[in-house]
Amino acid sequence: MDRLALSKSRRWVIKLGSALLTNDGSGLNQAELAKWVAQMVALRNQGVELIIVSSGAVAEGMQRLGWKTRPTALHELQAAAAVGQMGLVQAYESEFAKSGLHTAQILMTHDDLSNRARYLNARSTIQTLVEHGVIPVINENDTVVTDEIRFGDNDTLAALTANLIGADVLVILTDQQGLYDSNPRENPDAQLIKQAQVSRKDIEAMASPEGGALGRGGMYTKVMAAKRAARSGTATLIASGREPNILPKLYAGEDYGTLLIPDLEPMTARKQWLAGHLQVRGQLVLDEGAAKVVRAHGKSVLPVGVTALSGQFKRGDMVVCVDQQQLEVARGLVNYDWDEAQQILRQPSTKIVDILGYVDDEALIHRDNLVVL
Ligand SMILES: Nc1ncnc2c1ncn2[C@@H]1O[C@H](COP(=O)(O)OP(=O)(O)O)[C@@H](O)[C@H]1O
Ligand SMILES: N[C@@H](CCC(=O)OP(=O)(O)O)C(=O)O
Repeated sequence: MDRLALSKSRRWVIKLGSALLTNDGSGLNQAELAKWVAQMVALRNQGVELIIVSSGAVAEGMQRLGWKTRPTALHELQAAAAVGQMGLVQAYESEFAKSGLHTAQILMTHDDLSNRARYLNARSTIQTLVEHGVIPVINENDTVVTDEIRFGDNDTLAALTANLIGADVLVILTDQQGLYDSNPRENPDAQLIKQAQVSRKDIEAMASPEGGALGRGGMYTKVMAAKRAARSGTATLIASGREPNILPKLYAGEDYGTLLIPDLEPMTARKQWLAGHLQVRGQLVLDEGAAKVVRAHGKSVLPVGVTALSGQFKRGDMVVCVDQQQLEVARGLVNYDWDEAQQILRQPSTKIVDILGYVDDEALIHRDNLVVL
């Protein structure tokens, strides 16, 4: 990935931090937010699929509640987040509505993304929203988690989201031009790193965990997020949201911010990530036709091509697909529990709804969640 390739990328996760959205604490800056939304609409008009990860709930909640300093008690932080989240989603919804676009609120925790079934649920919801032209606006579910709010880690959530939906690019907009070789708040001579391979060891040491008054995690969590995003082949751009028209500039390949380049191509990275990620919980036996198209073209595994199964797997578990000779063809994340899968074996996908009373996906394993050997 180089800067010129950015204008060919299709799926972007854009993360906006508290420091930026709230001008270091003075409540949501709606006028600025309107500008980022306008930029995002411009990207969308060029065919980019957008997923927003937005912080700012605590800061906006503090403003609404008239609190001058960030509380230290967790329940107060959580209360502020709950109040502020209303303002946050209202702001995005009303700004995108000016361009005739809908937004959707998604509140997630890191746990949701390590739980296999919830991972698939989150993934298919976000995919469906994107297919319908809706812009998902994701934040942490601060009511039910405490670690994230304490350590302030929407950078990690953004990276997990990039992994989840296989984003080409993760843009982290913050209040600095990008990653400097030391914290520019402390060192006026700090130099901007324009581009680096994400695996470079020294970039972690450059990034300090000290953020601004409201941002949490500083640059360190951003660099770690870039490393995490790279596992699914996603490139990360860390750039200043204060730079006018920054998103279209980045899309055009202009030289702003820091580009952190993944070491692997997206497909290879994603497959490695899937393969190395999970324990195998069961087996699907494919008929000859299914084994052939899965092997040759990496097609989804449909129930009609599966003759038998074993293992008491659950939706979201990793299962192995073998051919009639018991040779492994592929492995992937299964969309149905084993007892449901048992009922739909050999059946056309159109019958799933009659047999199970609902349909989750027409495939037992979607090709995006499949690693062919
Ligand atoms: N090497 C570095 N380069 C740039 N910024 C750094 C660096 N190390 C620490 N920082 C700090 O990280 C801050 C951005 O992180 P943070 O305040 O958490 O923002 P956000 O709310 O956008 O996540 C910057 O304002 C800066 O003070
Ligand atoms: N989820 C919370 C806190 C997240 C947070 O502070 O993250 P960040 O600004 O990205 O460092 C919020 O919306 O205020």
